[in-house]
Amino acid sequence: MQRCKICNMVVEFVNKSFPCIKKRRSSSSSSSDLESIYNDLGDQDTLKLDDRFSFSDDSLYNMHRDARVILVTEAVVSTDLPPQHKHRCTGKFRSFHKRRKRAPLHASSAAPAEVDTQYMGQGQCMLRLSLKWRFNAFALENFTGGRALPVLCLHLFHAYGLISYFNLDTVKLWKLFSTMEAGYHNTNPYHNSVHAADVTQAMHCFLQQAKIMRHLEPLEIMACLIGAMGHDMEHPGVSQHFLIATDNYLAQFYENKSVLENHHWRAANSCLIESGVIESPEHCKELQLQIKSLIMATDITRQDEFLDRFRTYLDTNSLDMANKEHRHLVLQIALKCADISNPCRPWDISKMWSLRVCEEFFRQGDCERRMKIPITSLCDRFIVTIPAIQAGFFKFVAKPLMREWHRYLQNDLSTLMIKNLTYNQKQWENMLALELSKGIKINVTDSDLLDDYLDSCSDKDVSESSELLLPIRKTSLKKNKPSGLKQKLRRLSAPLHALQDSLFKSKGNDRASTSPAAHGATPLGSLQSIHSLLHEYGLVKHMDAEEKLSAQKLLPKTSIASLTTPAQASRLRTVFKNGGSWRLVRQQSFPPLDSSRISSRFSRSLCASADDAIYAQRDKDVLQTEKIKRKTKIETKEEKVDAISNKIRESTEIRRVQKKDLNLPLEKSTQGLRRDSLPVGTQFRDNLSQFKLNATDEMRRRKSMPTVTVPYALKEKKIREVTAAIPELLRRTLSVKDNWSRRRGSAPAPEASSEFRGLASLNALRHSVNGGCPKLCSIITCQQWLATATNNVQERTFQHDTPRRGSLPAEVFLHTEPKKSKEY
Ligand SMILES: Nc1ncnc2c1ncn2[C@@H]1O[C@@H]2COP(=O)(O)O[C@H]2[C@H]1O
Ligand SMILES: [Zn+2]
Repeated sequence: MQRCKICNMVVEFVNKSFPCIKKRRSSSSSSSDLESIYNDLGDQDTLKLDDRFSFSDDSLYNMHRDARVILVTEAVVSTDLPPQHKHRCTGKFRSFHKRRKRAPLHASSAAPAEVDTQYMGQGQCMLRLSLKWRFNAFALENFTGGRALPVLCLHLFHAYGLISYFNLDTVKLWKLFSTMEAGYHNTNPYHNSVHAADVTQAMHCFLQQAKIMRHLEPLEIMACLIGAMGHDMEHPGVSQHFLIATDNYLAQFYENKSVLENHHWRAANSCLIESGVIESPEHCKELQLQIKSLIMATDITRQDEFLDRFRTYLDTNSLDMANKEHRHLVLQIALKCADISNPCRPWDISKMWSLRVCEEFFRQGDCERRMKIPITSLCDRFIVTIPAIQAGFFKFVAKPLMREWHRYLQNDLSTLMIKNLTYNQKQWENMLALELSKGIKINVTDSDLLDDYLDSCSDKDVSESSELLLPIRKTSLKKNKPSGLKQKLRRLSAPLHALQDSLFKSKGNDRASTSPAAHGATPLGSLQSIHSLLHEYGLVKHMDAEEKLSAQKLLPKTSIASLTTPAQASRLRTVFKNGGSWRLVRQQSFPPLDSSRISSRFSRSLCASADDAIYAQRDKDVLQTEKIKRKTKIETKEEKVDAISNKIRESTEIRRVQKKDLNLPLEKSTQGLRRDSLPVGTQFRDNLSQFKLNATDEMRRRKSMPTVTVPYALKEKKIREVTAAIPELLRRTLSVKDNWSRRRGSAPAPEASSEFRGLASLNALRHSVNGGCPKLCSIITCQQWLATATNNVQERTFQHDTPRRGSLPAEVFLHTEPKKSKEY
């Protein structure tokens, strides 16, 4: 395959400058090796492209042109520089990902990736593979130096012709992608920017299907790509259930409905507006609407609702792609499929995702345990096993959706997806069966993945598969280990984020200490945990199990929210919903509360809701004043900055006076404090303080204020009523569906609570459930599975006071299959 000019230049440059790199790389993969490997993959998963959007070398070349525009604009380097300046470029020719502000997700800074980040050949090669279903987002992340998401998106935007069609400014576009990428917490094992890249690529594959592509308008394509990119922005790494249980301000703000999705949409939308990439107001409005609707559809708890609608169209054969509404439903379903497409990827890639999502669940469980709140059943690493979670998720959530998607697409791609899904499901079920029959817990780690891989294809080139995502460490982890390839790969068995966090921590790096992951994690309840592995290698100090959780420790690494300066906030505040009284402001979504905060729910609620509620309750006068202020633009930047700092000073003064008047404790001066050490929301509130000069408003939003204002008291009460009713509602729903019969056996054990038995039916609990008969249990829908699986074990135990027995025969877990459905 022909290389474009830039690739040639880079290759030549690298070969000349770093012959050693070339040599080193030749043992693993050079660009052309990699290319040929992937070209040899066969057509089975090659997607049919519409001529309009066929991806050629030209498009790659053009993409480089776009990238070059960025480089030039950012004054990094220009290949068009006159010869006398060329020497400056030597060794400095950087691809745009060199400008990154964040570390790659899957590479430790202590042991940088083998792949030289100055070398774009492999990254380009990976981009070509973005057409293939066997796409590996981890590998792209690695090859692009941790910039998989923006690099992929720029590539796709260009390849679809969106840049020229909408006459988009490439620099603004890059800024948009970078900001969105920065909106993902890379401390999350699963909900990070690599997941966003993976979903975007899956969405791209779906869009490419002739059945869909030929009907799409450019705006819809753009909405799909941006929607996929931003669909999990600012994900806190915990579930909605957790946010509700901990009275998080987001849950209150969105009244416990699609809390995360609302937040993702809001974050994505604010990036879109802030970037100013879409200049036409009409396009912008339409795009926003579509993106919102797409992201909202990814709420997994609404899956059955969407599936029913889609199924009805399929059953009646009435889906008309010329109809905009029908088309939009198809795109919503497509994004939903892309979002949970990891079970349909090839086993080695799929398993990586499964491990990561489970690790994220378990970290939430760890957090709940430390906070002494009921542990969500799916998240308790000491009770539930990875194969159990996966078997349940594949069967009750992924398969029903993918089955309908296959019914709709009925082509090579959907056939391949179902084939992979069925295979992967079988793997997890086999592991689960083994666990149940042997009464052991199988430890599934990345090292198993590598072993599997090596056993199955020991003579293949290692560059072909998922270990590409694992940079080879330069630090020697342990002496006296077997040498050779297997040993080389086995060293990579610990997920890198864990290692990274730990390394950061051991170095006293503040960023690590702010990671929820690093502090929420406790050793796996398995034979060999990530932590014990690291421990074994002497890379981590033992983490004190009783280490106290604090909000500060739980703060994620600096996010876009905390980067927001007052000046940026003033730009953000111009975002209105329907031109009305709502404002979109990017803000911190994490951390969850620590136990001390839980005990003082009120103060948190007040503090949390105040920021948000103030928008809804902002009185018209204040809004009007602000509108006028915006109209009378401040002439120069300096004046603007001065004005803002004056306002901040004024408002601080007012706060002090008010507090004095009310005999409230005065705030400690935050001067000189690190930004991220401020209490949650402080920064955000400070950023906004400039808008709240009105004394009444100001009083409302003080975190230490008692609930004196009527609107808050009412809102508070309502929210608490709703929240209090949730467990009861769940219990009722579940008990209605409860069709279990009495337990077998002779011991007069009390009957297990219905929820408990529901959970047992998922094969989730081991050796501890009393009562229940497997025969009649069948969890059929995604919703039921989720409802059961996300219920709280402790809560139920307390409520029903059900003694647990450890002697239940294993077959209690083998529930009857729901009606056998057609396998693909
Ligand atoms: N392999 C998996 N196993 C269990 N849960 C999953 C898996 N893949 C996706 N999910 C869940 O499905 C959800 C889909 O939406 P999110 O990406 O927000 O979060 C995802 C996870 O909570
Ligand atoms: Zn997602």
